[in-house]
Amino acid sequence: MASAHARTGVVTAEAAKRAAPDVDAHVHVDRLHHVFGRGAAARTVLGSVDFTVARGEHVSVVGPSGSGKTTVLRCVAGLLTPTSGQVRLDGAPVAGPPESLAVVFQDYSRSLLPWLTVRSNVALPLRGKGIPAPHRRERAAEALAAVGLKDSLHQYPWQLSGGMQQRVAIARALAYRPEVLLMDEPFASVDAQTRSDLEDLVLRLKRVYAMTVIAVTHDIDEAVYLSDRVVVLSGHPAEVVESVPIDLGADRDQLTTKSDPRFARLRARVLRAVRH
Ligand SMILES: Nc1ncnc2c1ncn2[C@@H]1O[C@H](COP(=O)(O)OP(=O)(O)OP(=O)(O)O)[C@@H](O)[C@H]1O
Repeated sequence: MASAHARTGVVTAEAAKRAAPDVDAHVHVDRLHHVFGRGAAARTVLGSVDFTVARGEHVSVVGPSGSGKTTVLRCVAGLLTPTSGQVRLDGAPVAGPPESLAVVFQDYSRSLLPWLTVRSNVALPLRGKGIPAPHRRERAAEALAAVGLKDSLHQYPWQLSGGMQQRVAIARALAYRPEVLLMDEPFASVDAQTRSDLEDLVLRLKRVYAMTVIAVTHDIDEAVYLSDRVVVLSGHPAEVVESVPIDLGADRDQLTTKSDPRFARLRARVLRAVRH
């Protein structure tokens, strides 16, 4: 059957975009549609969520509570198969947890093993990569130094503060050397001061490790402060209502950046889109 634009001879910009995959995209979230449950209990959470993330870009996904942000992230991580649509990584469909991807979750206390030292916790996922033990220990120590925990290698997670435990979780992801780092509300369980320290840590690490980052957050200030772009999801069923480029440059700091009038304008724009 001929398509509408073939019949009319007119190719709309939208149709052209859909027909030609974004070759520059590192991650392509392509028309994700997801329904939880069946029959009378079926609930469409994702309508059609579409966005791309370039290599090395930091994109935050924001939206009303329950809009489906974590659901999108789980699809990107290969932990959930969408009802339709797909996620592509470097053009290849994601059909399970990709090796080049690591996730930092909000609940560090549940993701660290209390009976292993900090270094062993960080080194553990590297076993699956077939890296020999001495190299695993070396990589773990290096990642822990990068997050400011070089003196805590031999401690246990329960001997550390919440902020330090979350640094361990970040170090574990870094030691894995992922090409794509996913973060789901990674700083939601820590106090405000620790949160801003961790935000600055992520900014520093972004420069050193040059990863592609997709982060889900409720905190619009944090999304604007950390990101190159903020993707705003609507409420049910979720769609992308706006994709806001954050042109604040690479050098950012809590005081100067957050008091910059451009920061206030971007924050207001994202907030308006969330409340839309
Ligand atoms: N496994 C599941 N089975 C059924 N419904 C689910 C499941 N996981 C999530 N949901 C529902 O899907 C909707 C979106 O959930 P999701 O956690 O993706 O939203 P969110 O935007 O991340 O939420 P929040 O901002 O509150 O963290 C919610 O209504 C939730 O109850």
